[in-house]
Amino acid sequence: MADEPVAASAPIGSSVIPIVNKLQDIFAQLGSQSTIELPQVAVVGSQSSGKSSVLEALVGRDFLPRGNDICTRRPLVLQLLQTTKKPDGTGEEYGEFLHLPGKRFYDFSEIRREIQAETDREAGGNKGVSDKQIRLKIFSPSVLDITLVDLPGITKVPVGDQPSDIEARIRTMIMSYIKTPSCLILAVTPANSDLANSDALQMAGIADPDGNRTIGVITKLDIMDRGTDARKLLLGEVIPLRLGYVGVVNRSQEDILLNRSIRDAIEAERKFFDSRPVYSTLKDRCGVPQLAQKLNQILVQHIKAVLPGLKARINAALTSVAKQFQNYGEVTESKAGQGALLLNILSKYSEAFSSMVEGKNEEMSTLELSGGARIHYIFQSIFVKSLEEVDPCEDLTDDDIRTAIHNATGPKSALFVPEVPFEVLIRRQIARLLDPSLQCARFIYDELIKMSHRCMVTELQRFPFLRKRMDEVIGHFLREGLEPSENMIGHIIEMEMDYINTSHPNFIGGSKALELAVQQTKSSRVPLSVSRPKDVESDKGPASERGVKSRAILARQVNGVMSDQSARPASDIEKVTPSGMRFLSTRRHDDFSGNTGGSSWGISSIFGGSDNRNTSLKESISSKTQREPVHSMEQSFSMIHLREPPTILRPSDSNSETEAVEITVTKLLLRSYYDIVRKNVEDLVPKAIMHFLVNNTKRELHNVFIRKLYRENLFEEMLREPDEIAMKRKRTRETLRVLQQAYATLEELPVEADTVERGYSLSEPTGLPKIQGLPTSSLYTGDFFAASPKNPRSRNSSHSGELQSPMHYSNAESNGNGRPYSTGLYPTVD
Ligand SMILES: Nc1nc2c(ncn2[C@@H]2O[C@H](COP(=O)(O)OP(=O)(O)OP(=O)(O)O)[C@@H](O)[C@H]2O)c(=O)[nH]1
Repeated sequence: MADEPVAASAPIGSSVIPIVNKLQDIFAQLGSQSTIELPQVAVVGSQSSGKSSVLEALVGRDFLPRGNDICTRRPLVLQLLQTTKKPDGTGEEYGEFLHLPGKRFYDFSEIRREIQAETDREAGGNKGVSDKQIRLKIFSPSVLDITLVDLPGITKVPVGDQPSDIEARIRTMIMSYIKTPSCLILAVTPANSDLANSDALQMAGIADPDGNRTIGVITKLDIMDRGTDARKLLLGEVIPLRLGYVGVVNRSQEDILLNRSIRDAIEAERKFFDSRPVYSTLKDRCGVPQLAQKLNQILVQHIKAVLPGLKARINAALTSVAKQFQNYGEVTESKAGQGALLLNILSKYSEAFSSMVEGKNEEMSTLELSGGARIHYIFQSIFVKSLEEVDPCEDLTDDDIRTAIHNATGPKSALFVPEVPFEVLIRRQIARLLDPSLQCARFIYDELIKMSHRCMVTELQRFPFLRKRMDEVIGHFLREGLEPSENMIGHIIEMEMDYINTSHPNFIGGSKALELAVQQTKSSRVPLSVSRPKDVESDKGPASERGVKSRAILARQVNGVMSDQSARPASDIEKVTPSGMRFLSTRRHDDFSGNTGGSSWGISSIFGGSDNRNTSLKESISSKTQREPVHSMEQSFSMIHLREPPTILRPSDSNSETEAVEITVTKLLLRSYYDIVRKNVEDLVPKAIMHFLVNNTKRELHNVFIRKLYRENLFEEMLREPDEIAMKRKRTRETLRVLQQAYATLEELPVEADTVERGYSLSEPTGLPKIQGLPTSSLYTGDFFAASPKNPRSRNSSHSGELQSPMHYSNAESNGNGRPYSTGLYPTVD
């Protein structure tokens, strides 16, 4: 590089660089790509007012096309990007254009030539203006990451290829940049022109009416008319400006021609102000270094504004990393330490498991059911609900019941006793409850296994061997717990099947069932009498007779009083159940009936004498056969052949009312009793599962763990960490350390920033003279860009015209006599 180092001049933001660097480090430590977005700085003003010169002086590099006949004709967006220094403290400095990607310009005068050439390429060689940006990046170890924009100057009279509306076009272009609320405006006005006619101030007034982000820059103080000075301008007495003015002396055209360096120019500027007594009391607002300082203060304010958010982010990261680190724990070498650690893990695991089952888990989900709630769901919404939906007669047709009744009576004729078929059928239905009950236990077992996997997932990450062993132990233990639950469920169902308690208070009972059945049968048979008149006719007499008779006997049964004692000894004929329900004996009581074909007592007799009829018929046939012997074969008729009984026999079709009632009674009894059993099962199965499986696990898990795993010879193996965990612990420890460091740095930053604001020390390494005399930080206590006319703090605090907005600086507009100015006011300049 031909030029002197950047640091030798007055690079913008140089004093802020250390703070920003620290912040960038913090961002990097947080693993975040984002950086602090500093406000953009744009220079606006009339043509040849000295904008490029101001920008160059601020950057400390000689690279912009300047001169009376060389104009900025395209916006130049200049991105300063900090590069890392080499170990010797130096670093490459180069420029790169967006339109020439990959081409590095190490010679800054070449950069200037490329800007000119690129301007000509787009805007033509004859004064043409274009709003198409030229984007240039300057990489240097000594710059702040900030974007500066050099804008074309405002012109009034079109020249060369400029269109007639050139002024309007340029104004629109400028406005598009400076209206952005985060853009700092350097409103450049030459001292040798009338400030009231300043295009820069007029446009800035429109873009920033509150004056929170506009700094007035008065150039060319060296070429003012003899006898005049810029005191009043700088003091804001001509046009007040909230952030005030800075007067500068840039290189003249002659200096440019003589290739005067920026360092020399800064020195010359200092001498200029030193030699002018009129500016001796205004040192804080004279010179490029003061302008840089003013900008630094604004940047510091911006940085201060982002600090709380950054702190909060670091804090959050710290908390989570600290927790992570805690989970990795410390490495324990001693047996005693390992024992204590293992014991602690086993106890915590057992507690966590219990908490999960009981629903006391801290990390309880609000999105789905978990832990014990899932167990409850399985019991109530799956198991109980499924049982409730089962109809015990669902897969039992009337034929099935009739067959069962026939089978129950054996070779004898069917007496009406639905008790036996009822018992057979109800047992069948009860047996059906076994499978869902066992399935329910399985489901709960699966749930417990799932819960065990979810316990202490993060804590046990570092001990995969222990985790595996624990999973094995709990898996085995749960399987062991499943067995007694399943046995118990088996017993519950067996108990229910073994003893059909017809005395259960909730059981409908035979008499009630019979009564209901008769009613139902009667009402359902009415249409049949129309459709099957023949059947009805054949059954008519006995059926109605039976009906009456059955009702009569039923009434007698219900009342428990026998109206026909003489015909039927109560003790033998009736079996009185403990519930008071009477069932009629299925046995014939020949002793009392007097003869086998006569009156046979039993429920069948209630329903009429078909059996009796059949019996007497059969008997009369047989007696007749005995009384009348066969005289000869000739006399006999040809032999009557019986048809072969088919392999599968079904009860012959019958539509007798007896059977209909029998079937209905059976169904009623089935439903009623099934309900009782179902309720028992719904109640007892979950109890069995909870007792043998769930609660037993809660109670015993810890003991089982200790028994199986707490063995000194196993400590080493179980607490062995995979290498990966050791590495992660190391990394987490490092991250934690870095974050703690970052947090501490952040704590100190505001103090450091205050130092920068006061203009002390940090500018020293740049080789610039110490900037003294700026008031203290008490003036910069608000939020960045927060000042507005609505902000009482910014309005009311007007000591010496200096406002307490962060963008209101010590040398903000004041009349020098402590007289406050009205704030943010711009004259309307036509
Ligand atoms: N004597 C003196 N000359 C200056 C000062 N500032 C700028 N100049 C000269 O004024 C001329 C214009 O300066 P530039 O920096 O190109 O002005 P500009 O506003 O960027 O011009 P445009 O881009 O054309 O609008 C140059 O010849 C500078 O040397 C100053 O403070 N004192």
